[in-house]
Amino acid sequence: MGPESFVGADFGDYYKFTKKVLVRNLMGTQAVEWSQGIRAKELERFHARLLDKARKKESVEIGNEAMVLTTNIFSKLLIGRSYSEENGEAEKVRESVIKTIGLLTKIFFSDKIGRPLKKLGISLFEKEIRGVSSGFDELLERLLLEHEEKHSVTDMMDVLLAVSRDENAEYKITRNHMKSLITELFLAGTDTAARLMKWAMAEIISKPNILERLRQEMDSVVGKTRLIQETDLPRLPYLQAVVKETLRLHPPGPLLIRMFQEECKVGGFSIPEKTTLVVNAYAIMRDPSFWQDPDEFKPERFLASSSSEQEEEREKVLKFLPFGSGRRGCPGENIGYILVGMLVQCFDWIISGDKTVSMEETLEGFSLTMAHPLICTLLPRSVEFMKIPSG
Ligand code: HEM
Repeated sequence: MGPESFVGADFGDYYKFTKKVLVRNLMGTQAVEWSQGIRAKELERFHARLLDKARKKESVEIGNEAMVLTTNIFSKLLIGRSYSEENGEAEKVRESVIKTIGLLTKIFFSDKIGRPLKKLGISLFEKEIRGVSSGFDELLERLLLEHEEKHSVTDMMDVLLAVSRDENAEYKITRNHMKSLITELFLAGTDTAARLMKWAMAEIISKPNILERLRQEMDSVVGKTRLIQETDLPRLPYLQAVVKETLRLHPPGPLLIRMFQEECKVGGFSIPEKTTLVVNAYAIMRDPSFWQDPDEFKPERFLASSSSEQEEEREKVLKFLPFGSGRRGCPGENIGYILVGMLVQCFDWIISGDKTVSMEETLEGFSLTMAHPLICTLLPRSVEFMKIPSG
């Protein structure tokens, strides 16, 4: 099998099957305790890391720190490694993932001009694809070999190997499928959640009344002697509303992409088979005909809408689309609350430099990101938190 076959390849039905495997094993009810435990442990380690930086009065860039946390969580879940451990193996995966994101974006945007050139025997990114995928392939191959020698199932790679050996599995997954899924999950989970954390903190830091209300909710529900846990979330509606409002205004994935398998009619327009449709979720979530004061950060709008489940469902389908929708919708939508919650609960964030937070945004490929770094110093809020071990 050639490494060129797993970056940007078309796996057809494999996606439907792996999503099932994924939802069942990474986010399904059986796996909730396991994955919650990993997230809780990584959150503690991350808190200890920030505490150390606070003690040393080091300034931090929130986006970079957020990426360390999400990479650690996903490295542990997917390949059983932490960022800082094992000769920086997880960090190598992350670097390869970032290169892959850039490459996939290029491949998508060049599809239209690339196709005619291909007919003439010119492939725009073939060399680049081979370069990125062979380096990454080597690393993933090594990880797969190591996992094959294990006798216990402790991470997602173990689960995929078990499925690949299962004679009765609905779909036969290959080594390349496994590599592709691990890559996709790194792409899907780390960068998006880190971007969300950065945007949320930018909004919260620059709006003291929102920070105050969040703290009141957090202090009364969680208290000051332990870290926030995922089981606290149902009792933290304002935190949920703040995160949702952040996602409405700053969706990390502002464009949703669908390919029509067959010809069909949408809103009176006839769409030919094989058409690629790009839905501008960003514009929908700022559309004044759906949202009052669409450009303002008003978390309360999500408190009012929770009155009926039916209404919430309608809202999701029609106008709140940070996680897409339907069969290809995001299966990891709950991750943001706990991560933002911890940052708010544990530290005061002092902006460096000119003391103002710039909300200027820029598009990096398909991702919406803050145009400027968000650099702060941290002040721990409660001495009780100092007792949490660094593990
Ligand atoms: C705040 C964080 C996140 C945001 C904003 C986000 C956003 C999105 C969006 C917009 C899509 C495309 C959906 C569509 O086309 O309808 C997507 C797909 C996906 N996301 Fe997320 N995501 C986040 C976190 C995660 C996490 C933590 C995971 C992993 C556990 C994950 C796994 C996936 C996967 C596997 C897909 C592809 C689903 C498919 O094609 O069937 N995402 N995400």
